[in-house]
Amino acid sequence: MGGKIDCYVDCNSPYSLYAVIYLRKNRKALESYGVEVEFFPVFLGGIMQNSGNTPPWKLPAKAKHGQLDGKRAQKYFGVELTPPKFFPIMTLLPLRSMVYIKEKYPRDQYETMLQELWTGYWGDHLDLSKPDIMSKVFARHFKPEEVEQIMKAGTSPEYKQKLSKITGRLVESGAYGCPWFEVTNSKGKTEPFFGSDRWHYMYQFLDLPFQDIALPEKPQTKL
Ligand SMILES: N[C@@H](CCC(=O)N[C@@H](CS)C(=O)NCC(=O)O)C(=O)O
Repeated sequence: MGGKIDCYVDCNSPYSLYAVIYLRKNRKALESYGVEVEFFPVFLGGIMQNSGNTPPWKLPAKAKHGQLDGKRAQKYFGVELTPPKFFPIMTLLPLRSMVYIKEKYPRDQYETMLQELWTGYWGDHLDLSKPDIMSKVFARHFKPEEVEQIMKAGTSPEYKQKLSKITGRLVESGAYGCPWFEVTNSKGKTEPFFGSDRWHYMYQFLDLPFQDIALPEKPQTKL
C-alpha cells in the first residue's frame, strides 16, 4: 500500500470544494495506509480553454441537470452554496495568492484558507477577483503585513508564472475539468481521475480495503 492523491481545484468549481472537504475528512484514514494528500490551485478557465472543453453551465441541458445534481452533492457533502449573481469570476488573483500561501505557510493554514475561498465567494457572495475584497477575506486569517505580502505575490509575475505552469502541465496531461486528480499507487503508477464522485475508483487503483456503499435490506417486521 501507500501512494499519493494530488487534487487540483479552482474556487469557481463547487465540486472542487467537495473534493477538498472529502479528502481532508478522510486524510487520517488515507495516511494510515501511507497515502498522502496534496491540494493544488489550478486555473479552470485555462483548463477549459486549452483542452477545448466548455463550462457545463453553458450547455442548457447540463445547466438544468447541474441544478439538480448540485443540490444532491451539497446534501451529500453537508454544505449549502448558492451561486452569486456575478458567477463566474476571474479566479486568477485568489489562485495565484494561494500558490504563494501554499509555499509559505503550514499545510493546515493553507488548506483552511483554501476552503475559505468558497466560503467567501459562494457563502458570503464576495467577488474575490477584486483586490480590495480579496484582501479583506485574507485579513480574516492573516495579519495586515502578511495580507500585504500575499496580495503582492498574487499580482506578481512570479506567481502568475507558477499558476500558469501548474495549469499548463495539467492540460498537457489530459485534464478537462475540476476537481482533477493525479493518483499514484504503491507501484509508482499514476492515473488521472475527474470529479468528487470517483473515490471508489481511486481506492481500487490504490488497492485500499475500502467499504463500498452498503444498502442494508429493510428489516422485515412480523405482524
Ligand atoms: N461528476 C463530477 C462533476 C464535476 C464537475 O461538473 N466539474 C465542473 C466544474 S464545477 C467541470 O469542470 N466540468 C467539466 C466537464 O464536465 O466536462 C463531480 O461530482 O465532481
